[in-house]
Amino acid sequence: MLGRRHCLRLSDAINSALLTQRFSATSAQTEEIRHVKPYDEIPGPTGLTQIPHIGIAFHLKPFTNFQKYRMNDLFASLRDKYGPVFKMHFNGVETVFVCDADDIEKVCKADESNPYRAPIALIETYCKREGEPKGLGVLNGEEWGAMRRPAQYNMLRPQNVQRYFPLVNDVADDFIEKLARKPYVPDIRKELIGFAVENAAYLAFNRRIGCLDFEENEFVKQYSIFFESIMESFFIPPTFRIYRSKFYRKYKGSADFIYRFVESEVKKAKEELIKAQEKEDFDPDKDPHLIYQLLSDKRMSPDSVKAILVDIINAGGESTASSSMFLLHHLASNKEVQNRLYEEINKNLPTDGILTDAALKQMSYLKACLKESFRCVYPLPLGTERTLQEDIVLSGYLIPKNTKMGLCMNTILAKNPDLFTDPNAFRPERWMRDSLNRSKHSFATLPFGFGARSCIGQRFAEQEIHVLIAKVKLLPLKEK
Ligand code: HEM
Repeated sequence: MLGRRHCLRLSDAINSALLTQRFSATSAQTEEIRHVKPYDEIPGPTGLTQIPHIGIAFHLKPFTNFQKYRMNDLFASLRDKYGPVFKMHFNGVETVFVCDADDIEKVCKADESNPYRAPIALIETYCKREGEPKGLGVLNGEEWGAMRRPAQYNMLRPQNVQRYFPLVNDVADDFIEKLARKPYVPDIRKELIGFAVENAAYLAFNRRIGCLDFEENEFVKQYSIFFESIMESFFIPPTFRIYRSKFYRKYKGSADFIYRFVESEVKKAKEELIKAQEKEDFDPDKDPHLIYQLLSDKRMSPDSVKAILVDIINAGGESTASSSMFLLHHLASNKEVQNRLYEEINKNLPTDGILTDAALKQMSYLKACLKESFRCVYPLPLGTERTLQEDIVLSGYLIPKNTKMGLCMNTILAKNPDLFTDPNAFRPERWMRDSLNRSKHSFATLPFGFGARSCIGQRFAEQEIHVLIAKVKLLPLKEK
C-alpha cells in the first residue's frame, strides 16, 4: 500500500506551494514551483539507523564517534553529506532537519500566530497518567495560547523582569561566596545547576529554597533526575507510554516531588493572596511576586499556575546553568576578551562597587559575550522544532503539513563561514553595534527561538547570567 506521502503528486505540490506561500507568480517563482521535488526525494541516512526508536543508537557511540549530548556534530556531518535539508528517524518520528537560514525563516514565519511544537512525550505521558496539568512544553493550539498569553504578560514585560534584579543579585552573591569558601571546585556544572535552580525557584515561588545552603539539596537532586530523564527519553524506545517501566518510575519519583512541591507553594500563595487582598494590601504591579500576579490573573486557574511554575523550574535550570558554564569557559580561554570585559565592568560599576541594574544596562560587551557564547556552543543539544499545519517548500522539496522539522540554526548555522566571518573564533565584537562582522542572516542564530513560541524566560535567563558574570568579575590575565 502506498503511504500518504507517496500519494502526493507534483500538481498537489504546486497547488499547495501556491496556496501556502501566496506566490504572486513572477516568472522566477513559477520556475521554482515547476521544479518542486517530492518529499520522498529528500535525502537522508538509510539502513539500520532508520529503525524507529532504536535506529538512533547506530548513529552514536560505540557504533560511531558521535555522542548523544553533542548531537550538533552528528547533524553537521549529515548536513555535509546530504545537503541543507535531510530526513531521518529521530525520537520515533521521521523528522526533516532544516539547515538553511532562508528555509528556517520561512518555517518560523509560516504559522507565526499559532506555532505547533510536538509535545515532550515523557511529560505528556506523566501528566495524562497521573492527572497533572500540562504546561507550555506539552500544550498546543488554543490551550497553549490560553496559558501563554497571561504568563507572557507577566514574564516578558521588561519592568517585571527588572524588579527581580535585587533578588538575582542576592542569589549571585551567595553563589560566589559559596564558591569562594571552597579550596577548589571539582564540578562547576553541578554548582551552576544549584545556582540556576535557586534562581528559577525564587522566580517561581517568591522565596529562597536553599539550593546553595548545603552540598546536597533534595530539590536540586530531584530536579537533576527529572531533567536528565527528559533528555534521555529522546533516545530510548518509549515503552513508558505503554506501561510504568523502570525508567518511567524513576522519572515519576522526581516529577511527583516537583509537582507536589509546586502544589504546596501555590496553595500557600493563594491563602496569602486572599489575606493581602482582604487587607487591600496587594498591587500586582508593585513588588516582584510572579506567583501572586499569575494567581490574581482571572485567565489563570490554580492548575495552570501550577503547570507554568513547573515549566519555569524545568526549563529554567539546566539551560541557564549550561549557558553560564560555557560562557565562563569561553572567557577563561580568551584572555583579551576577558580583559576587555573586566575593564567594562570596572568602568561601569558605581564607586561603592555595588552592581546596579543601571550599571548592568551599560555593559554592552558583556551582552555581546553571552551572544557569542551561544553561537559557539549552544546549550540545548537538540535545538528546537516546528510542525506546520500547511505544506511548505524548502530548498526545492515539498514538505507536507504535519511533518516534524528540526531547526538547526543554533546547532549548525551558527558555525557557517558564509554567515559568520571566522566562525570558530570567539569574537564578541561581532555582536557590538556597527560591527561589520555581525551575522549576515537574522535567522542564523536564535538562541531563544522565534516568535510567539519563543522562550518565555529569555529576559530572566539573560539577567541571571549577566549579573553572575558581572559579579564574578574575572581578574585580568597577564601575558605569560
Ligand atoms: C539560557 C537559558 C535558556 C535558553 C537558551 C532557552 C531556550 C529556549 C528555547 C530555544 C525554547 C523554544 C523556543 C521555540 O520553540 O521557538 C524555549 C522555550 C521555553 N523556555 Fe527557555 N531557555 C532558557 C531559559 C529559560 C528560563 C530561565 C525559563 C523560565 C524562567 C524558560 C522557560 C521556557 C518555557 C516555559 C518555554 C516554552 C515556551 C512555549 O512553548 O510557549 N527558559 N527556551
